[in-house]
Amino acid sequence: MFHGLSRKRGVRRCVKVQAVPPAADAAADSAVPGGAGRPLLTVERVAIGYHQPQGYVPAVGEADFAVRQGEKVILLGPSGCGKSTLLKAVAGFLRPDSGRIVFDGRDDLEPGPDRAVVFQELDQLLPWRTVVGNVAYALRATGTPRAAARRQAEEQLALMGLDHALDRYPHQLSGGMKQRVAIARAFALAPRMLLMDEPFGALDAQTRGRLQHELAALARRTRASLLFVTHSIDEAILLGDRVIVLGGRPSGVRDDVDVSGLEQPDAEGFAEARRHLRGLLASEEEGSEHGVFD
Ligand SMILES: Nc1ncnc2c1ncn2[C@@H]1O[C@H](COP(=O)(O)OP(=O)(O)OP(=O)(O)O)[C@@H](O)[C@H]1O
Repeated sequence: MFHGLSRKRGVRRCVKVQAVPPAADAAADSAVPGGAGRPLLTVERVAIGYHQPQGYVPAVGEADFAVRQGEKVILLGPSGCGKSTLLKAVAGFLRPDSGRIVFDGRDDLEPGPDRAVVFQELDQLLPWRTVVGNVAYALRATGTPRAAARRQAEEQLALMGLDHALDRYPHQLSGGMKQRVAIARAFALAPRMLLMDEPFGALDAQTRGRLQHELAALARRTRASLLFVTHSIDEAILLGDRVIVLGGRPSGVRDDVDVSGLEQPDAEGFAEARRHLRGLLASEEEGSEHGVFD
């Protein structure tokens, strides 16, 4: 646990989230980040593994956490601790072996536009569609009429600074531009929650920094709820309201750290949060057969 000083003195306070009560009520989740209100997402005693030819391989042992409407929550932890597995389960691509995931009052999750996903891979766009075509296509698939889809796609792409590249194809874009399109496509769907799995992991440091900034601004403007996987402690602190640290094999929640308001590296409390998270990850490395960054 991270026991900082009080918020008034500008230093973070750790909040350990307990197992959450079942079934969020969609009508009640009007909370602001860190404020009161029912969760939009609850992950309740979730265990997930993979069936391999050599047997069952557990990935997530027992994970418990909740995310409120408008909150930005980061999953941080050693390589292989199950961050992507959890994200995929929230997206509806995997089902928990035990426990349950409740999103917007439902626990029978299928993939859907209410949980738009952005992955690390730079090839997640349709190569035969233009930039604007990629975003418009996603909107059309959710029932938006053609003209409105085109208009909304253009607006969203303009917000990501891509109005000059609407008619380019993915192979004509840099890695950073491709991720901008993927983010624009996700935001265009106006999802209740944005799920991001190391979206900037394949980018150079400068582009990564710029995109972190743009994402933070967009998330603030839209009050989007975010569940974001990263290996980077600084990225976690810059983008998150809370950082959930996963560890162990199979993994569980080791800590749940309040990092709200630390949007600049020179913010008071940033260095302390970084030290705390580094310490947690280092102790996970000691306890791990595979090492933290295997
Ligand atoms: N499709 C799969 N089939 C079998 N095992 C898998 C599969 N996907 C993941 N695993 C295993 O499940 C565990 C958790 O993997 P996962 O990718 O969720 O971890 P992670 O924390 O996201 O890792 P990283 O930070 O390296 O991306 C690992 O041991 C991994 O090898």
